[in-house]
Amino acid sequence: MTDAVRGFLKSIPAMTGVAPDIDPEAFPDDPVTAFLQWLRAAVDAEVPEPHVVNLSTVDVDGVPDARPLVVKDVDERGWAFSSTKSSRKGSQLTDRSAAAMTFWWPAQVRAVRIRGEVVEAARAESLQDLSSRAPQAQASVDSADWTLWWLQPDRVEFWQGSPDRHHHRIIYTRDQQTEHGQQSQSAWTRHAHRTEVS
Ligand SMILES: Cc1cc2nc3c(=O)[nH]c(=O)nc-3n(C[C@H](O)[C@H](O)[C@H](O)COP(=O)(O)O)c2cc1C
Repeated sequence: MTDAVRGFLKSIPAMTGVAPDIDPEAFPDDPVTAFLQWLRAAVDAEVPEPHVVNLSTVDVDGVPDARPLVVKDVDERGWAFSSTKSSRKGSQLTDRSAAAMTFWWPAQVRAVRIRGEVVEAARAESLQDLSSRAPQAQASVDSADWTLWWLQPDRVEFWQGSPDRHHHRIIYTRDQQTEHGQQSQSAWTRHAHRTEVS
């Protein structure tokens, strides 16, 4: 890298937003509720397109790939997104179901990071998603190819930047409980810490 490019990059401000005060102990017990609270706050703070996320996948050789897309639904099943199954992401997900999502909401110095396994939604749900697209967007795809997927989270991290650079990290990890060999309702463990100066 040249000095000029390094200097140019250094001249561009980062983390310029206004970080809201947070109480990590007051976070809800599950990450979906926490996410929906932060999403609502992002919309209220006029963060542009806060439902656009970077989706990372892995190809058959273990090489990562990533692209932005729109999140279509969020509930106790996880985070839903849609595309064509014949796309690169579609074939990567067929080969390797592991994926990650990263949101970045600059106005509030907030990021959310999610990882887990991706499962395909029921056909009816994919078709319902397709029918919600603009007519032109519907016409451009083969309905049999259009697919809704759910990213089922194992780990969700809420990152809140702080002006003193001791940033907050609130991390939810899923407890896998098994009873008599069967997976029961899973619960979440939450822990919070502040980073060293970074
Ligand atoms: C703001 C934004 C939203 C997007 N939303 C979607 C989407 O919901 N679904 C989709 O398939 N591609 C969406 N794209 C295009 C993807 O970024 C990507 O180019 C495309 O899906 C092909 O990715 P792939 O080759 O990895 O499969 C969006 C792009 C941008 C910039």
